[in-house]
Amino acid sequence: MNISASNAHLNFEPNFLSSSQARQLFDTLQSSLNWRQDEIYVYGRAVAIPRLQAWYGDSGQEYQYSGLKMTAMPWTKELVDIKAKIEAVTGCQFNSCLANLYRDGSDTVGWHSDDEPELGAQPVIASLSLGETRNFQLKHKTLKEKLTIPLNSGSLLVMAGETQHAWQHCLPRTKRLKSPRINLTFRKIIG
Ligand SMILES: O=C(O)CCC(=O)C(=O)O
Ligand SMILES: [Fe+2]
Repeated sequence: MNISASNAHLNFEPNFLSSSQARQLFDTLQSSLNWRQDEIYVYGRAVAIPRLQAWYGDSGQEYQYSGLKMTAMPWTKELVDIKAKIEAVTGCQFNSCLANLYRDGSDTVGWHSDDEPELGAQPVIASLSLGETRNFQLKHKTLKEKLTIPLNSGSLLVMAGETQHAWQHCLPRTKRLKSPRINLTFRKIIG
């Protein structure tokens, strides 16, 4: 299903995985990925980011994030399998995956665009959600458009075209939620 918005290409498949497939993949990834608590430097002080992360990809892939350099860990079998499935429906090839673990509703990601130069001008980002449903918010950088997409377990959101150029997105804090959510964002690093 396409979601219409100015200067964006958004496609959302709420039932990309069945709920039992999604639950099984959640359990496997939660226990098997190499989750780490990263820190960023804010005014020279180390601050723990409000989620756990793990970075996987083809060998040698490096990724910069708020001054943090991450080297990709080698693909696991589960990640290779789900990547192939996502590549089949999107017709795109991905060489890396940033995994996020939101331990409960207090974990978040703030407003940003995935517009690092190494992703190219019009990156395709495929985002798979597992576990607790969290609201994904998008806001246009210059128009007054806003969108909220509830990302349920097993859903796939693909952002392409101008989306990262024209929009920012975030995952707001929802304190009352006590269950974890895993998000996999498949990306293609160029060059
Ligand atoms: O968890 C999400 O749905 C979004 C994650 C995200 O925006 C990112 O990792 O760049
Ligand atoms: Fe993002």
